[in-house]
Amino acid sequence: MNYQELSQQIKSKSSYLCVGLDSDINKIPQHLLKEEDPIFEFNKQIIDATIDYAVAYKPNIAFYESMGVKGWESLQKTIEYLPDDVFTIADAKRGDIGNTSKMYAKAFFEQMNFDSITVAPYMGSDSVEPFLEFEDKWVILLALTSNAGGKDFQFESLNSGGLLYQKVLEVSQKWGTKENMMYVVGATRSDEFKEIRKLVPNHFLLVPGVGAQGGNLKELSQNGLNKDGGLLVNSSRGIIYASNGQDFAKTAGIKALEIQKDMAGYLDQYL
Ligand SMILES: O=C(O)c1cc(=O)[nH]c(=O)n1[C@@H]1O[C@H](COP(=O)(O)O)[C@@H](O)[C@H]1O
Repeated sequence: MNYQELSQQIKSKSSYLCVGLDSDINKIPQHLLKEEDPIFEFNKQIIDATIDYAVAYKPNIAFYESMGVKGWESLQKTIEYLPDDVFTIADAKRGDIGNTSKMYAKAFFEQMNFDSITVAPYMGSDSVEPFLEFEDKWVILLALTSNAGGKDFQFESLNSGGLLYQKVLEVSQKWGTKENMMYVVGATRSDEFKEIRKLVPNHFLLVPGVGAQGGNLKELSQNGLNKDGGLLVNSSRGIIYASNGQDFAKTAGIKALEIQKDMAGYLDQYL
């Protein structure tokens, strides 16, 4: 999916919600365990219940890798099940020497046909560029993460001026464009959104950390939205585990609708 299509989806669904498929065999409802592929069945029902309110889906690859071959099969079926008009994110946080990054890119863009992949910036330009060589595919580069330990390095003041995460934003803009690169900015960092929008006014931001991590949707929307939308806000546990009974999918749908309604209001105000 390209930039214009994504922006159009946000406008037509009045939503910039990304549903995180962090699907954990130990957390999904018990009654699904009798299914041949419980994780796929769980994802399928979550997708069906939330598809009208979400523009993106983000399976976190760790949850699938942790189950070995069976997990990869559930992931493959999930990506094939998702319709073309939603944006798909492989949350894999990859990045290695160029020769190896190219193989990660093939895995997620060719074998699995994801629209995008999360990538760590730490190894620099030649570790990221192989992902940018695929048409209509995106890199989502970690800029300022939501976790407490994000402060260990990302807020470091540099002798050359500014903070380390700001340098990541500045330098990496030379590697890609707003058409093929987004940035991860944690929802728990809403104080920084104004500063970030000065550095990257036009790039999409993937914003995880509302729901279970307590990020403030209103604040980050006020400071993060731009004329094309410019945000994908992810919630995983807050939606997919809102109930673990027979009604889990319906309850996930209700949670997603609640968030989408708030988003529709912010889009009206700020677009
Ligand atoms: O890249 C990410 O998506 C990510 C970056 C970050 O800074 N913080 C963060 O929570 N994430 C991911 O976003 C999801 C958040 O899940 P919940 O806290 O359950 O909504 C998880 O899959 C995390 O791995």
